[in-house]
Amino acid sequence: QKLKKTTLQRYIFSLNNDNFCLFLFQPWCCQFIFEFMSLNYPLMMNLRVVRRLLQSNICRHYSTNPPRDILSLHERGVFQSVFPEVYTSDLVRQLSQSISIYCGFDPTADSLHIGNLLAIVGLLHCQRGGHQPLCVVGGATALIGDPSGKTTDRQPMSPFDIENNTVALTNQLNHIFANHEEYIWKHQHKKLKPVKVINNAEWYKNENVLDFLSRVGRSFRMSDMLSRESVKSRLRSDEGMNFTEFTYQMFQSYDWLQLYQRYNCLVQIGGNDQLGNMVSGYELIQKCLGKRVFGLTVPLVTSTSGDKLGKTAGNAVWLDYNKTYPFDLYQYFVNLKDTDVENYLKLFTFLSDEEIREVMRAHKNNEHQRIPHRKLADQVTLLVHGESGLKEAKRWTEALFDKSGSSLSTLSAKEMKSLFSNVPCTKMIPEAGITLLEACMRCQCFSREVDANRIITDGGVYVNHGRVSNPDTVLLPGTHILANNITLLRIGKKNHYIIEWLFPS
Ligand SMILES: Nc1ncnc2c1ncn2[C@@H]1O[C@H](COP(=O)(O)OP(=O)(O)OP(=O)(O)O)[C@@H](O)[C@H]1O
Ligand SMILES: N[C@@H](Cc1ccc(O)cc1)C(=O)O
Repeated sequence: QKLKKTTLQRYIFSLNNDNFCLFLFQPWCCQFIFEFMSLNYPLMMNLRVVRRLLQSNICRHYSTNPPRDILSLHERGVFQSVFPEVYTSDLVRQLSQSISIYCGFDPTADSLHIGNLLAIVGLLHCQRGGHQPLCVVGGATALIGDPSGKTTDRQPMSPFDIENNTVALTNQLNHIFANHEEYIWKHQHKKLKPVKVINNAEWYKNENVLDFLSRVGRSFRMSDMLSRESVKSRLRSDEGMNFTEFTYQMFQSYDWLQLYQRYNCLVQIGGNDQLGNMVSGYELIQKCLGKRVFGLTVPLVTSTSGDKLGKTAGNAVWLDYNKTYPFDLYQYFVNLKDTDVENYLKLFTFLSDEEIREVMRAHKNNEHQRIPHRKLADQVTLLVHGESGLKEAKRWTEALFDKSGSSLSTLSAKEMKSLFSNVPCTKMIPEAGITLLEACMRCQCFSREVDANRIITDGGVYVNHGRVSNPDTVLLPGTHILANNITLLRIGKKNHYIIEWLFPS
């Protein structure tokens, strides 16, 4: 009744078992309905109809016609809190149009890690919802050092390192957004708003310190700054806090002010540890422009021991190819505890709730196949390293676990050495008639020949995953020496050795 009749198409659907009629509206009307739904208005549908609608064509149509209600991702656990919470309905209203949303990353290392990835996924959800994603790489703020979550002063970084790290992070962020668009979003015809990666040094490089303090510093009250948890906890500690880090919140706040003025950026996303900095930014923008902005936090990803996954804790799983190979990233997720996998699927992938329920059901019937774990590993590896990275991760996985050993020869010698990067590698000139026993002794798999003889005979030695129990077996190209000129020896369950055969070229 609230909609103009002229906007209705001529179809009327009556749904089974419900005393409701559902009209197929023009796309903009669908948007209208969804806005109502996100505001929790009952509108003219009961929940069963809404649920059906969500699975129907209308919803599919709507999902390609953003803006979408990204706050519903709270139920999935992607967003943990909204600041200021009392104005959530204002935020809902703002999100019904396309707005700019940002997240910042300080280049304090030459790579992002999977803790950061959750904030990036949050931003990608916003992009999918039709909003403009902005990534700030903190070329300036890395010089100051964010005290949030740190118990001691940060080591100052050289401008040279920050510059290099800024380039690396910028490339990584662009790649992840490109991978998402190409490999994950691909089927949904709508073009996404391209991400903008901005270095915050841009607005500080010509700034004069006296001018900055006189213009911006006055808007910060000492009592507010001292009330931030990042400051309070440090002031309580023996170590205390240096003045430079104390001012960090001022710089992050000023970034937001700049982004507000340049891009009308109304929302900042960050890990839960960023809430204090977001509150400072909110207050600065209120004071300077009289406008209301919003902070959205993602939960902190922790290790099994409960520490925040990241650089500081030294337990980072990196997104850079050379720091954590796609294979290792893939394996990290494949080996996740059963109790974590459903939650991680919700946090790190864009699979629908129904798809997640489906893989979890499949897992119940067939636990050792690790179906949800592999689905999760696939999706994250695809996002971070694209299709080629995922293919490589799967090839390496097969090479490692395929008992026939044939997959090992699909790897190049370089890949083989990377896969077994902590494994001793011995280079050998091939000699006609060299036996398994001799090869084992040259690789120093055993210190005494009698032990080697006994363990091989007892079946404890494997060549390219296959058991060989005769010490006098002659190692032959094609059979024991792979096409990549490598032989993989395994003693017992875990001890690997690589032989790289140096054939004359
Ligand atoms: N484990 C994590 N879980 C969720 N978000 C995280 C995690 N680690 C970092 N983030 C978020 O990623 C964004 C960028 O963080 P940043 O680049 O400073 O990484 P960091 O690992 O927190 O660094 P550091 O360990 O040096 O403090 C922030 O919003 C931060 O809250
Ligand atoms: N302070 C954030 C990074 C950041 C940098 C600049 C910003 O404007 C926003 C966020 C962190 O250390 O995690």
